[in-house]
Amino acid sequence: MPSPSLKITGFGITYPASSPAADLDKIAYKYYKPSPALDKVLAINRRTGIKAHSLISPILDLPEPESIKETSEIFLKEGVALALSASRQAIAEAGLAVDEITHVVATTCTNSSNPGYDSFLAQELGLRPSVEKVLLHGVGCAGGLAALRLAASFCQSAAWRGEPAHVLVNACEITSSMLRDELKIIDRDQQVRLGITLFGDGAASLVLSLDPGDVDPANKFPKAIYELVNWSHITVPDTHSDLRIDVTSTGFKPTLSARIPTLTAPCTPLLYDDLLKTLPNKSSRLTLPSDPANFDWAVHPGGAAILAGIQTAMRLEKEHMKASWEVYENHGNTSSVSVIHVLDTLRRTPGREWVMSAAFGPGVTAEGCLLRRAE
Ligand SMILES: CC(C)(COP(=O)(O)OP(=O)(O)OC[C@H]1O[C@@H](n2cnc3c(N)ncnc32)[C@H](O)[C@@H]1OP(=O)(O)O)[C@@H](O)C(=O)NCCC(=O)NCCSC(=O)/C=C/c1ccc(O)cc1
Repeated sequence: MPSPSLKITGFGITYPASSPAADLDKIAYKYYKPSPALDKVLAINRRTGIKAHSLISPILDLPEPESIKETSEIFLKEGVALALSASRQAIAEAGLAVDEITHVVATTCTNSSNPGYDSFLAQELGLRPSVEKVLLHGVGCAGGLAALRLAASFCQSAAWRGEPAHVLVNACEITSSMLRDELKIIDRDQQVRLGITLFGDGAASLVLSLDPGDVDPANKFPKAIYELVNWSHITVPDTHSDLRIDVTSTGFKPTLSARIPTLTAPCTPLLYDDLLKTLPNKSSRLTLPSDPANFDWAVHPGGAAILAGIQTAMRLEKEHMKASWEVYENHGNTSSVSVIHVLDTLRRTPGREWVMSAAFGPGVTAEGCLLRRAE
C-alpha cells in the first residue's frame, strides 16, 4: 500500500531594502520633540537586539501618516510584488510548472482588500483558474504556521480523492503601513507602544506537496526539504485584549500588552506535548527524541523576550533557536512572514533531524508544527 506523506519542496523569501534600527531616532525627532513616551520607546528600540528592519521606504519618513486608502494601495503594489517574487522562488525550487500548483493558502494582517491579495498573486503567477484559494485573516503573526496547517488539510483531502496536491503557501506583510500612525499616537497620547521598534515588511512562500508514496519510477516527485509530520493549535483563554490589531479611522492599530512573553512561554510546552501525543498512526514507527533539547526550534521571532522566555520554558540554549535569532536580528518581526523565513534559514545550516516550530498571534493563539529534515 502506498503511504502518502507531506513534504515542503520549495521556499522563497523576499524583503525590501533594510534600514538600520538606529535610523528610527533620526526620523522620530525630525517630526516630534523629545517627550517621556517617545524617549522611552526610542530607548527600548536601542536594546531590542534588532540590527536592521526591512521596510518599504520611505513609508515611515513622512510628515503625516498615510490614509487607509493609501496604505491599501501600497500593499497591493509593493506587497503583491514581494509576494510574487517569493512565490516564484518557491515554485522554482520545487521544480514545478505554475500549472502544477493545485491550491493557494495566503495570509496577511496588513491588508483587507476584496478580492484578497491572493487573487492578484494567482493572476500574476498565471495559476490555473481552477486553483483552490483561501486567504486567512485574523491570525496575525500565527499566520505562517496557520497557513501551513490548512495546506496540510488540503493535501490530506487530495490524498483521500486520489489526486495530486502542490499547495503554494504565501505570507505577506507591510507592517510599516501602520508605523507612521504609531509614532503619532506615541507623541500625542504619550503611550509607550512597541510596534515601531519591532516590525518589518516582507513576503515568504513555501510549497507543501503531497507525496503519494508510490514507487512508480515515472513519479517525478520534487526533492523534499522537510517532511511535515504533525501540527497543533491552541487558543489561550481570556487573552483577546493582549494581542490585537484593530481597524480604526486612521488604519490598522496594533496592541501588544506587556504580558505577551509570559503568555507565549507556557504555551510552548503545551504545543510540544500535543505534537508528540497526537502523532498520526503511520508515524508510530518513528523514533522521536524524548528531550526538547534534541530538536531544533524554529520559533516566530516576535521579540527578544518571547524567544528568551521559550528558551527558559523548554530548557534550551540559544543555539537551539539560532535561526529565529538570526531572522530577528537582521529583519525584525515581520509577523506571519517571519516563521517561514526561520524554517528556510534553519534548513540552510546543518542541525538536528527533528524540528519543532511555533508561532503566536491574536487570540492569543499558538500554532505548532513538527517537521523532520529531509535534505
Ligand atoms: C525586545 C523588547 C521589546 C525590549 O527588550 P527589553 O528592553 O529587555 O525589555 P524589558 O522587558 O526590560 O522592557 C523594557 C521596558 O519596556 C516596557 N514594555 C515591555 N513590553 C511592553 C509593551 N508591550 N508595551 C509597553 N511597554 C512595554 C517594560 O515595562 C519596560 O519598562 P521600564 O521597566 O519602565 O523600563 C522585549 O520587551 C520584548 O521582546 N517584548 C515582547 C515583544 C512583543 O510582545 N512582541 C509582539 C509579539 S506578537 C507579534 O509578533 C506581532 C504582532 C503584530 C501586530 C501587528 C502587525 O501589523 C504585525 C505584527
